[in-house]
Amino acid sequence: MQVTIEAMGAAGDGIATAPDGNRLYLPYTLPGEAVRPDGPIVLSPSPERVAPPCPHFGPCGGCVLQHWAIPPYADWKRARLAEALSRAGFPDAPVAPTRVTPPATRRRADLAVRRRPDGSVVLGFHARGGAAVEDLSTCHVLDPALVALFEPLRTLLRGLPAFRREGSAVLNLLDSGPDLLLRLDGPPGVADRATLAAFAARHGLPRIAGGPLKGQGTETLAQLGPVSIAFAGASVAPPPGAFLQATPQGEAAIVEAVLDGLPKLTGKARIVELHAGLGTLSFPLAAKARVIAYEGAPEAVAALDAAARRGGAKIQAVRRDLVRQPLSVKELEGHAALVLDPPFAGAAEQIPALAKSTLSRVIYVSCNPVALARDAKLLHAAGFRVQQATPVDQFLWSAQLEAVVVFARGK
Ligand SMILES: C[S@@+](CC[C@H](N)C(=O)[O-])C[C@H]1O[C@@H](n2cnc3c(N)ncnc32)[C@H](O)[C@@H]1O
Repeated sequence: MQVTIEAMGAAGDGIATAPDGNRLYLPYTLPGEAVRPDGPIVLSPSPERVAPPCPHFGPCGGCVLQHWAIPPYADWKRARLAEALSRAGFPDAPVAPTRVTPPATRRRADLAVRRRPDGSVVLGFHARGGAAVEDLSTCHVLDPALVALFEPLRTLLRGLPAFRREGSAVLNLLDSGPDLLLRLDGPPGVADRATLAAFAARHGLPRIAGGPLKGQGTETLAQLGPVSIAFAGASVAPPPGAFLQATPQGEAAIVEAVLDGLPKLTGKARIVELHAGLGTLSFPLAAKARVIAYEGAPEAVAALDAAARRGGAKIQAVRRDLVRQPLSVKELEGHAALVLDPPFAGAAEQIPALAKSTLSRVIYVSCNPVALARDAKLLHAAGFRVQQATPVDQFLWSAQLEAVVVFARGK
């Protein structure tokens, strides 16, 4: 049987129609290619096909689209944002070209680690759709400073009693150096701590934290110096494993699109920000207006609050679970703009009050086009238009799509 790839699906697979009418989703194929679905085997390669740069492409689930040239790949991401907004009622939304992140810049990695029966260690990303872990020798998306830790981490874990069979190593590349959070299946003892302190000293890690493989909570296991990352010049001390925008370039593109989306602000203007995290957006926003920043994770709020106080930034950081207790219409009133950057699930609980309020500017930072389309539909019904939409490709060669969408209503 031979089929032709008609389009790319949301997970990055080529879509074709089988002779019996069934839809086929075929990985590692491209639009226009004639394909034998078993395999799949590409019979006529697309002119857009390129040689994947990474030897792990295929078995590693981290990337699914390394075989596609960047310009059509970036256009596909842009078209997906346009489609999501069209589904929400904005068929003519102005969608900017995709801001693509360069290779070797990702500063955050959640690596799976496994111990083989012979004691050696597998470290890498999960295989696509499976529990297996691809043992990585290199990675073309991660910052080289993190890739350089792969082999030392394997050696470390091999001799670490707290690591029995499985765990994860969360690496955040901060301004102060790599920050490591080990989630392991055994309790760390005195010997583990001494080993970790020596590792931190040898490889320039100011801090190593630990936590249970399943469940919350972390504890510092070795600390050799302060940890810090700067947002708009403000130095924040992130908790272990904290959320960071995936790349500095992605962060810069998001910040730029958010600031560009602000209305003209008067001297007394106030901005309300939801899902503020460590303050990636709060600090740049605070250079423009007074900011009230809501965030659910207590450690993030504490880090944001401490940095704002230290630097005298005009930010009031408030801990709040915005799913259980979304802001009321009354709380939303009186702000020149609302900026929200929800997790993958979107902001379904918050949108009704937002729609009912008199807010005239909503800047939505999204990491999930499906949730964005659902939330944007309610904003459309409430009289908002899309002033600008910017796709941001922070997860190079993946099917993920981030975006900043500026909604406005009134004059
Ligand atoms: C995509 S991150 C954005 C963080 C920040 N804006 C940034 O750019 O770094 C989403 C944030 O939403 C927070 N969050 C998740 N669920 C939440 C909830 N129910 N209530 C409040 N905040 C929540 C997370 O802790 C995280 O900081």
